[in-house]
Amino acid sequence: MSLLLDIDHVGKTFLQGGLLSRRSIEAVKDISLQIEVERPEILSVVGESGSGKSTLAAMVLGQQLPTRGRVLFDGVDVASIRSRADRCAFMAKVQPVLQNPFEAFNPLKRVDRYLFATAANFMTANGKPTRQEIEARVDRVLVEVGLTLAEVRGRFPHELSGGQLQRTAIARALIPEPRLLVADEPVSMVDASLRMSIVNLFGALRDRLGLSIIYITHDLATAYYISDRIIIMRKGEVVERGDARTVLDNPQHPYSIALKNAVLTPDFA
Ligand SMILES: Nc1ncnc2c1ncn2[C@@H]1O[C@H](COP(=O)(O)OP(=O)(O)OP(=O)(O)O)[C@@H](O)[C@H]1O
Repeated sequence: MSLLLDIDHVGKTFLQGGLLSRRSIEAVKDISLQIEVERPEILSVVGESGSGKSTLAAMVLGQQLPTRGRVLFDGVDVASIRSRADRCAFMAKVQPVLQNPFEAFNPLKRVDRYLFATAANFMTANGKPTRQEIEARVDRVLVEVGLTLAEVRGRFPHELSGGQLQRTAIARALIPEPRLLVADEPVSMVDASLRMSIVNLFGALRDRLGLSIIYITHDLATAYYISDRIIIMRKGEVVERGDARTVLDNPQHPYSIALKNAVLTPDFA
């Protein structure tokens, strides 16, 4: 068994305040978690605000370094990646999907420019790509997310719906052919009626492209529907983990039970 991601006894402590009022916050405490190369999956991370979900995501993305333990991607300690070239290679393989797609794009810039620029940056394996090759790659990733280049070409962010813009952001993340997406609350800013379609897209990307996705959410309904595995976090710790349906159908930890009881959807009634 080879591991795509190996989160090995990871912890993160932040120091806050000035000299006289310094206090430390253990945002993440000793979490271990693995994703296998051979088994692409959607792993949901749920928990109340402040439970450490985003800090865990930031460590997987290499944006924060753990204060304890290690995050290994494809066997390499993310903290050891230093050179610009290694950093770019890592970022190609582990791509973030942000909460608010409107923050991912400058409102004054046409969205296709981002896609073309990203493709030009990453399609360098066989020398400088031609315009046609770039457009073909951009069209391919847009089709992968249910759009086409013709629909997106020349549009500014405000000329697309929130759902279309989030799909475009996901398409952009697919350009470097990543193996892991880290999606932090990716549907919370999307219209409720479109949430399921984005979540379904994650399932399709897992199945078609063999992508693994870490799906951070407050939304137990979509997590129940799409995840293979789930971890429930509270105060920096994993209080429950396992197969998503098993955990959510029959939660064992009092916090997981409370979390489920707080969701008034027919799925969980
Ligand atoms: N850069 C930072 N400096 C200091 N404290 C931080 C920093 N980032 C996060 N924290 C603290 O770490 C704890 C966990 O925060 P984190 O954002 O990871 O939680 P979360 O579960 O993602 O919350 P939310 O769902 O609201 O995004 C919180 O107490 C937060 O205030």
